[in-house]
Amino acid sequence: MSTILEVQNLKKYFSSQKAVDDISFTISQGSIFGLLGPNGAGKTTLIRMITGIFYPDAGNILLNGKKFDPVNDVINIGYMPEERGLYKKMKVGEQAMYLAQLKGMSKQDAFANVKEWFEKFEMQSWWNKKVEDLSKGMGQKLQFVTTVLHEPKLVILDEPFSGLDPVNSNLIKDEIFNLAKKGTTIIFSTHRMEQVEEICDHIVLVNKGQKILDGSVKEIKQQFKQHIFTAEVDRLPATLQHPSFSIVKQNGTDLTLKINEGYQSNDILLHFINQQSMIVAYHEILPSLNEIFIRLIEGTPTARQFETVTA
Ligand SMILES: Nc1ncnc2c1ncn2[C@@H]1O[C@H](COP(=O)(O)OP(=O)(O)OP(=O)(O)O)[C@@H](O)[C@H]1O
Repeated sequence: MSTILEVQNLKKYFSSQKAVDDISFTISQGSIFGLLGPNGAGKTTLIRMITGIFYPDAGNILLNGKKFDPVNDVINIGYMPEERGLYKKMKVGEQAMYLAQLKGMSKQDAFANVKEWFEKFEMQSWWNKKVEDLSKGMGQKLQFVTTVLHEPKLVILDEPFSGLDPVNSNLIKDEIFNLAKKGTTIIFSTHRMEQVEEICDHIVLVNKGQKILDGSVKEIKQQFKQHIFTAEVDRLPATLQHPSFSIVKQNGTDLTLKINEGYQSNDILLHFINQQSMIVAYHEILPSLNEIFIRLIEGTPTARQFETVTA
């Protein structure tokens, strides 16, 4: 896969606050890339540099291998900020038409695309409503549509699901997958780790302005796995003592086991089989991104904030 965006040693300081402190990463074309981190980590500042709103203090941004040009390249980018970026007094239809044309579409193409998206999202009846009369979730849907209307190659979504109910979250999620399938690259920024697990191919985790993880969700989970398995058996073996494992938790015939050093998962299975215990289910438990994040920053106030969220 070719690289669409390359961020090299980016820095942005606000007086002594190191909002982004020497961050580098690359994003493949057509991928769904997760930019993750707690509140204040530096995600918005990074995005503002990628969208040309802030100039970096140091470092480079390459779009399709060329130095990012904030004036001309902005047409290739669709940015949905976390805060509402719409004109409150304008009518919904007018607003969508205006923004599509501002991003270089002809009136005719803009109308065709607005119509298609409004039908897809069941928004036709909103055309003459004022933006200020929309609910938070309706505004969020409109904002998503106006971000993707002009068919940008790179779509940047900052907390796109905030304020959406499960049905509308799924609607947007499906469209994110559809856009990626058609070759659009998506940057998805959030502090909600669980949302990323099912959506993103690749993630970068930032904390206090620095990158602390970079890789595919699968690779990262493998890297941090703790060799924990769950086993469900029809009958417990005569002895649960075996050098290959330790019991982490037991609830009747449902067991959580940790493989001991020097052993493999099959050694546990063999013990159960030798003891005439029928195995009903057996699978590995991989850590969630939230757990990995907490492990990486253990003991800090940020870790405690995330422990509360997961509790
Ligand atoms: N314009 C600014 N002036 C001064 N400090 C700023 C400015 N913008 C951001 N910061 C600081 O830079 C740090 C990173 O902020 P940023 O908004 O990038 O975080 P974030 O990861 O997007 O957080 P959140 O999830 O809360 O939106 C914070 O400490 C913030 O206070």
